[in-house]
Amino acid sequence: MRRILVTGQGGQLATGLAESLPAQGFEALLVGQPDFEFDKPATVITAFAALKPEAVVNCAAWTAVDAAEDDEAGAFRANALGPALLAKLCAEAGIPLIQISTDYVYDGLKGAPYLESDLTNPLGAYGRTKLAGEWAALAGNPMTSILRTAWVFSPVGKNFVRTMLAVGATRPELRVVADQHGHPTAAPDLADAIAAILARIRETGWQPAYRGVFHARAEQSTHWHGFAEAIFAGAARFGGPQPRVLPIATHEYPVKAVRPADGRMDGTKLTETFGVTLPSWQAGLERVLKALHPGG
Ligand SMILES: NC(=O)C1=CN([C@@H]2O[C@H](COP(=O)(O)OP(=O)(O)OC[C@H]3O[C@@H](n4cnc5c(N)ncnc54)[C@H](OP(=O)(O)O)[C@@H]3O)[C@@H](O)[C@H]2O)C=CC1
Ligand SMILES: Cc1cn([C@H]2C[C@H](O)[C@@H](COP(=O)(O)OP(=O)(O)O[C@H]3O[C@@H](C)C(=O)[C@@H](O)[C@H]3O)O2)c(=O)[nH]c1=O
Repeated sequence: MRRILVTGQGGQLATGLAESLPAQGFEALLVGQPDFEFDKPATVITAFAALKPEAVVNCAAWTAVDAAEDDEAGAFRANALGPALLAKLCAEAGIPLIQISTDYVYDGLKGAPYLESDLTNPLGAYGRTKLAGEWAALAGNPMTSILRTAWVFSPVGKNFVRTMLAVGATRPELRVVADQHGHPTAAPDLADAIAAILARIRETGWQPAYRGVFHARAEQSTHWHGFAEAIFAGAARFGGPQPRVLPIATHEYPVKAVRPADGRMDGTKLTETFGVTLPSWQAGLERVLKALHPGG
């Protein structure tokens, strides 16, 4: 197993995999829009046939959480019908599919870290369509691993770290919700973990235990306000902006989609099955801030 198809080229996670996969001896075959577009299934079928992958990591997704509320059909095409087609192609080729999913499949009401066996109950269109994508990927291909991750940030793309640094540079004071808990996960760390999972599959061959849902998120958790404070504390060393960050309640920051209040996820199953544990979110933040300030 050498040739890994990575969808969502240019996105946060695919960009990480472009570095992490070669480090484990894999060839990363990156595909992105418009050559590879879930809304145009023929492009997916053509790319798959041309590249002849030996495993697939599906990083392509509709990730605009609020916009999904206005176009759930569009989000469903990307987040559910896309994985369904990929799973069918993988099953026909007899190869593994790693489908990336989200903490937003949970309602956040458990009050303790979720286990993979806990019930899902998405609160919004994004979470609903991602959950449908999990089911489609599992139903369509016996060799499917679902990796639920959370609060992904990286040196590229749209994410909370880059938003905070940009907004913090223009405003003396920010208001950030302090009652939503989760695991900020650095895309480069998640990419390293996925490459290690694929290396394990290469080493052992596909095992029945690899099929199913796994939590793949950074160690430790925080709330968005805690994350924002850590971002500005870390950025201070690079001469970054230093706004005041006020903690607020969710209702004080009105947005279209409802987010889970507590999306913490237990990571034991991933560690026990694949021997993989992600670093803490604090270590991930350090890594991403350094990448944003090379030589700083
Ligand atoms: N970002 C986050 O905080 C989290 C993400 N996840 C999941 O992790 C995975 C990777 O996310 P991340 O790297 O952050 O995502 P990004 O938003 O950074 O990248 C998504 C990629 O998907 C592509 N894409 C969007 N719609 C389609 C489509 N219809 N057909 C083909 N490609 C499409 C985008 O292309 P283009 O740039 O052209 O639009 C982009 O390349 C996704 O499955 C996401 O749901 C899970 C938890 C948290
Ligand atoms: C920019 C900003 C956001 N917020 C709040 C809004 C929201 O409740 C929370 C997070 O905001 P964002 O919209 O950046 O994050 P959001 O798009 O909800 O992030 C999610 O993306 C999808 C793709 C996932 O899968 C999730 O795991 C999660 O990462 O912070 C503030 O309180 N103050 C601010 O200045």
